[in-house]
Parts: sequence; structure tokens; C-alpha cells
Amino acid sequence: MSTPSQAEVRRSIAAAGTIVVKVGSSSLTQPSGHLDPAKLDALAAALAQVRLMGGRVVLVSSGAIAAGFGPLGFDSRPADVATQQATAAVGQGLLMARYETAFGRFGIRVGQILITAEDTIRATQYRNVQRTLDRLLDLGVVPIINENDSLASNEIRFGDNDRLSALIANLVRAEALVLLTDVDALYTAPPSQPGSRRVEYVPNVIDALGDITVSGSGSKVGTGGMVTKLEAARVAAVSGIPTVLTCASNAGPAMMGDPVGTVFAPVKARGSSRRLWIGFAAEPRGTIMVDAGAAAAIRGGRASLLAAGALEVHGNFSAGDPVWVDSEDGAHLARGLAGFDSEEIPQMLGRNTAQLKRFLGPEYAHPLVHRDNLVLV
Ligand SMILES: Nc1ncnc2c1ncn2[C@@H]1O[C@H](COP(=O)(O)OP(=O)(O)O)[C@@H](O)[C@H]1O
Ligand SMILES: N[C@@H](CCC(=O)OP(=O)(O)O)C(=O)O
Repeated sequence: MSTPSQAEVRRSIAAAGTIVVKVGSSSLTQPSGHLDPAKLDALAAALAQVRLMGGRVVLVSSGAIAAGFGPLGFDSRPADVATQQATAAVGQGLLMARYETAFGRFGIRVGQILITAEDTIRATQYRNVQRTLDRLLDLGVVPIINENDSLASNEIRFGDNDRLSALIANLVRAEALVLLTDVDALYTAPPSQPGSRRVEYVPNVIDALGDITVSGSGSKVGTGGMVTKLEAARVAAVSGIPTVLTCASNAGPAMMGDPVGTVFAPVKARGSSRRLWIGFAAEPRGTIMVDAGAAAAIRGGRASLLAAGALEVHGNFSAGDPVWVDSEDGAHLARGLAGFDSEEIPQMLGRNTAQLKRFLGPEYAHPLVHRDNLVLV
């Protein structure tokens, strides 16, 4: 695929039929950290324009914790996980009530979907989310998605919504991803650093990562900072989706293809969404180390990981969890979804299918990771 010009990428964003917009907590809050209804109303108005012109719009919105801590009597965002989860349970309803009113002014309905990283990697859940989103969009609804903070486990969670928004863009086959934050663009270094310059166009986000200094959140309420936004732009780019990153007040112009913020070109034609999901959705829970023969087969791209080629297993995971597949020298070869619990695997290591069937039973005569659930890294 040849690299498009900046103008071409911006035009493709303006022409997008389906668009995923992610807004961070920092764009929805006052300096105190509390939710700012005026900012939320302005965002809803910009998205409503696109919807009313026939666009299919999905909003991934953070802000549940920001919306909840004031009403609960806290001065700032709580630091411990249990209180954050309780605060999100209170704030999510308040956030949705605000969105309902704001979009209602334009006669637009909204629908809430809360997602945990854990349930998005299961095939059935993945298909359920996809089906529900497709139907909501067919009905003209603006789906509003957030991580299910109250239920997310500490070990497996998105934390920020940046990567989640890129996965959702892939899931709904969006033609554009818009990341709205509290800075107007990506800079060559954190904007507080003297000499940092705005980056207008990133033709290849993978190559660009080495030239840009990024840091975590600059605000009291955001979590991921630029690191997770670049990761989201990368996930979108490898799914064939262009991204524009800018501040929330630029949402309208960004979606119209105006020269605001930073635009990232797609680097690949559209790929399989389920495989991408496996590759990026959640942190692996463990590692299966393989011998040289299995490593070569996996690098070839068509092979399942069989127990015969596996040497060691590390970590504590259940069947269906994401795992690394590593070579003997510790290099990551692939990510995949394990076919067995970690404690079942040691007795299977090095055994071929006939041996597995004979010694352990027919239920063990299956790959440790099936090729449909394996993504090279
Ligand atoms: N190279 C960079 N260019 C722009 N912003 C950066 C860069 N590195 C770090 N940042 C910081 O990232 C912040 C945005 O991330 P974050 O606070 O997590 O926002 P959000 O709540 O929108 O997810 C900015 O306010 C900025 O301070
Ligand atoms: N899901 C959390 C998002 C946490 C957060 O701060 O995310 P972000 O502002 O996107 O970095 C919430 O709604 O509060």
C-alpha cells in the first residue's frame, strides 16, 4: 500500500461513513477535576452534526470517575482501586444522564455499552459486542462506550480508553478514529518541554515512534497520556484506519477534515478484526516457550502451536486467556489465546498428538494455541 498524502488522509476522514470518537477525562472536566457540563454539551453538539448528516458515530467516553467523585464528597480523584470502582459506578450513570440530555436536544438517542478487557477477548463476547454495536448504529443510535471500571480486574484492564477505542474502531469497521484530549496535537516532546513542536502528519506511526518523546498523563484526571494514544493510533493504522488526534474543542473541524491536530495515515489495508483484537486487547497472562522447530513453524504464519514443540510454561492462566509464545532465547514470537489452563500444560509438553490421546485422553489431543487464535508480533 503506497503512503497517502496528508490531504488524502484528511479527506478520507471527512468522507468516513462510520467514525469512532474517543474523548478523555481531561476534555470533559474543569481544572478541579469535576465534570464540566459545558464541555460535554459542546462535544455532543459536534457529534450530533455528523450524525444528522448521516454519519454512524460511536463515542468512547471516559469520565465516569470524574463524574462520580464530586457527588460522593471527595475533593479529588480517589487513588485506591476499590474507591475508584465505586466512584465509577456512581459517575457512569451521571455521565450517561448528561449525554442523554445533550444528544436529546438534537433528537438523537444514545445507548450505553460497558466493556471489560477480559470479556472482549472471548469469541462469543466479541461477537455479541459487534452485533449489538452494528444494530445500534443501524437504528441511528450513538453508542457510548466506556470500560466497565466497576468490574474490571486490576490485572486485566485497559485503564485508559485509548486502546479500547482503536479496537472498537476495528470492530465496527470504522473509516476514521478521532482521539480527543486536552492538547491540540501530538508534539515532538511533551508540550511543557521548551522547543517541542507540533506534528501535523504521521505517514507511518510505527516508524515515527522512535522520533517522538511521549510521557504519561499531564492532567489530574487522565491516565494514559500520549503513550496510549500513539498505541491506539498504531492499532488503528494496522487495521487500515486513519486517526486524527486533537483537543475536544477541535472535534468538529477534525471530523470535517480541516488541518487541525495530528493526522495518522493507515499503514495497511484492513485486517481481520478478531486477530487484531487478540493481538492488542489485553496483556498476556503467561508464556509458552517453544523449540526451534515450533518457532519456525509459527513464524511461517500458518501453524498452530502443538504441545510437541512446547518446552516450558510460565504464569497462571485459564484456557482462553492471552499468552505470549516465546522462542528459547526469550524473544516474543506471537500472542495467542491458550487452549488449556496453565496447570494442565506441564504434563503435555513435548508430547505428540498420539501420545496425548493415549496418556492423557482425547480431550488433550488439541493444540496449545490454535492458529486461528495466534497473531505474530
Ligand atoms: N509528545 C507529546 N505531545 C503531546 N502531549 C503529550 C506528549 N507527551 C505527553 N503528553 C501529555 O499527554 C496528555 C494527554 O493525555 P491524558 O492526560 O491521558 O489525556 P486524556 O484524558 O485525554 O486521555 C497531554 O496533556 C500532555 O501533557
Ligand atoms: N474508564 C475511566 C477512564 C479513566 C481515564 O482517565 O481515561 P482517559 O481520560 O481516557 O485517560 C473513567 O471513565 O473514568
